[in-house]
Amino acid sequence: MAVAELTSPTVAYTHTPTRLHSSSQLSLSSTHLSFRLRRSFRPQNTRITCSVDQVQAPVAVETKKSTDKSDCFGVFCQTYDLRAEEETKSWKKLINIAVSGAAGMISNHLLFKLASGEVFGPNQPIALKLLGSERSFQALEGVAMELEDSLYPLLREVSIGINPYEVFEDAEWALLIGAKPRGPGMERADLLDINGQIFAEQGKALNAVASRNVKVIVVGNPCNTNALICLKNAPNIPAKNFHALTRLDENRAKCQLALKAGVFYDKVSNVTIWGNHSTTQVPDFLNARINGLPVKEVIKDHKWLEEEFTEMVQKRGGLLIQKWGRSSAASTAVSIADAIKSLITPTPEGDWFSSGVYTNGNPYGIAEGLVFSMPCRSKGDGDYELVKDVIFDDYLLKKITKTEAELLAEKRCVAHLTGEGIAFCDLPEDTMLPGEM
Ligand SMILES: NC(=O)c1ccc[n+]([C@@H]2O[C@H](COP(=O)([O-])OP(=O)(O)OC[C@H]3O[C@@H](n4cnc5c(N)ncnc54)[C@H](O)[C@@H]3O)[C@@H](O)[C@H]2O)c1
Repeated sequence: MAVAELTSPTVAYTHTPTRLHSSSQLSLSSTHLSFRLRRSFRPQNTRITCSVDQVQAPVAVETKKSTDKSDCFGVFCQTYDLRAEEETKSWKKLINIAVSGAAGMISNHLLFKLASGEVFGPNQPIALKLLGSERSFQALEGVAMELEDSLYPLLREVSIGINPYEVFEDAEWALLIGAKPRGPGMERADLLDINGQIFAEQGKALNAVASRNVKVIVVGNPCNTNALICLKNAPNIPAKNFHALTRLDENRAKCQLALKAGVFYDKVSNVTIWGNHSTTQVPDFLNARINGLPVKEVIKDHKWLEEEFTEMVQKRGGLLIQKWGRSSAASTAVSIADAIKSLITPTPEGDWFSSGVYTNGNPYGIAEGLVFSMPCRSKGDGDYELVKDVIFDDYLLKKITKTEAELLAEKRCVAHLTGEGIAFCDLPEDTMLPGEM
């Protein structure tokens, strides 16, 4: 597709001959802050120099055309020198965050949370690297313009593109949201294949150009198997770094337990979602706690827990689509923010969070080689460990076995994308969240 060739309506451009590297974006001295705001899929780069007492208008010395589809956008191409305010002295080193499906509904909420400092903290400058599809490229420009207009101090760079090999360069976080929706009459197996190919390609791109310790959160559905495909195509990145988002399901489960118990939801802890982000998912009320007590001691209506609660959480996404006419976007963005915060802040003593992670070496006897939602704890360093002190009963084991069987079937169905031979699709039933097209 043709690259959009925009000229800034507000600034003139000074060509900077070399592509700026993220590590060179931010430099602090005792009295001055020097940083470069990048942005252009557009051909020109811009440099502005200013200080607290003096601001110079940018002067154009050169403009050139480019075919680069991932480059800095608008005001984010500008280079400033300005006197640092006291608080910026405490700023950390810039981090690169790649977001795919950046022109979609979920991203429309998430990007602004990221840019505001709500997720990574008020002292953490970020660069947003936005990946779209060919079809969504113009919308992506619109997203970048809105970010531009939001004047977020911590948002140092925005670049947009449609080539994951460019957009994922040096990414330290990759939030993989973009996926193809399920078309009318499309079999689930077809969706697994179509989206699986996207995640195979993105896994290869991460493997080639991302930070060796990039943390990847896969949101695009079917997210567990997409995450599996992605990690299998990125052998140079630790498999442990890949997550499938089940935090929304955990949040939904907490909400329902709080409602039933008549408590505020901050009193609900230790909620695990086991397995697949589908209607076979298992919200675990056996290990969950309310006010520090086992849920079954607080909610005596065990029939409700086994039947209504479980199904309500499993089908919450479908009900929301019926009401809202589209799938959850704002609460999904909140849950992505929660998932990130759970990895970069120490987990509160005794608690845990759910994430779809690689099963190899799991202590629960779940089949190896799957991406399966399990209880995790983090020291806040981006890594996690699986929680060992959980209990099982027959009800929970039976449910876990069902969701495990589904993920094993999905895995067989995408064997051609994971390097494990010829695919064979025998999916037990269609268990995508109802209404999730
Ligand atoms: N795991 C969860 O808890 C959860 C919750 C809700 C939605 N989802 C899933 O998240 C995904 C996105 O949802 P949405 O509401 O934002 O959808 P959306 O349709 O609004 O946005 C998706 C965007 O991705 C883009 N896209 C498609 N293929 C792409 C590719 N190869 N590379 C980059 N971008 C691409 C599309 O052009 C579109 O702009 C869906 O698969 C949805 O089912 C997951």
